[in-house]
Amino acid sequence: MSKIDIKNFNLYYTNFHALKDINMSIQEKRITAMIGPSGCGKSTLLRSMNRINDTIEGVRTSGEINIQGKNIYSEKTDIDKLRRNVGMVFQRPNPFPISVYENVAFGLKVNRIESKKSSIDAIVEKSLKAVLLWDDIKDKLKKNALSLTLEQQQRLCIARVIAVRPQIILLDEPCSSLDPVSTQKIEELMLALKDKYTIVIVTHNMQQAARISQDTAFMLLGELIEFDKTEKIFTNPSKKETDDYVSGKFG
Ligand SMILES: Nc1ncnc2c1ncn2[C@@H]1O[C@H](COP(=O)(O)OP(=O)(O)OP(=O)(O)O)[C@@H](O)[C@H]1O
Repeated sequence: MSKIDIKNFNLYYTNFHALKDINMSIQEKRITAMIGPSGCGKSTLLRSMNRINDTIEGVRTSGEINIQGKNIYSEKTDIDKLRRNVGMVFQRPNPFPISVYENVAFGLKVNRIESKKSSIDAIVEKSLKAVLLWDDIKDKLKKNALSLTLEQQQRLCIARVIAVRPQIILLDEPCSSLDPVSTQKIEELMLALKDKYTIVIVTHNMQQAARISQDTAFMLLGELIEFDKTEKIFTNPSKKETDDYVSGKFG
């Protein structure tokens, strides 16, 4: 089933046309990878899916991004609610410089989702278990999150997103600051989360897209060139530009 329907979507940074008439349907409970050379608009499109781009001066959009049938660019959209439902994880782990526990509890308190200590405790535990961090840090919940390893910090950032019960998780190059062993572990985590969440990931790493995603979008110069099953994109793409990119002729 389609979870995110993008229709004739355009985005301008002042006069620069960064996304050109994008149309795509992202499927539920699958991992969709967005690939393409630097500057092609991958992050811009990802960030459009929870309207984080709104915070940048000079950004204008046209067209629609529908999530569960509702256009998130409609004036009626409750932005806080949208960002809870469509969580985001960034390139560099960015936990708050407070305790591990408070990082996960933060969104619950700020959004007044839970106020009872026992309920918050239960969600913190469940979220840390979901990212396979609980066993390692259950005795360190009061430690400052910045004392964790980078991989643990990135897991914590994913737990922080999960705690507020999103349906969609956007990841922008989530492994780019991690070593290969940590990268593999985070990839395994993404695969484990796919059964519950719709995941969209921007990656520079084509092997990563091939390993973990079921669908892949190839972008070039602000356009969506091809969007199909990952296997098709990497073995038998329809467009020459895709073939040239995945076979390493440019990029
Ligand atoms: N805040 C901004 N203001 C003006 N132009 C921007 C801004 N952010 C991005 N751009 C431009 O929009 C285009 C798309 O950028 P974007 O970061 O989405 O590409 P990308 O494919 O994610 O690239 P990378 O892989 O290098 O992160 C680029 O030409 C970039 O220079």
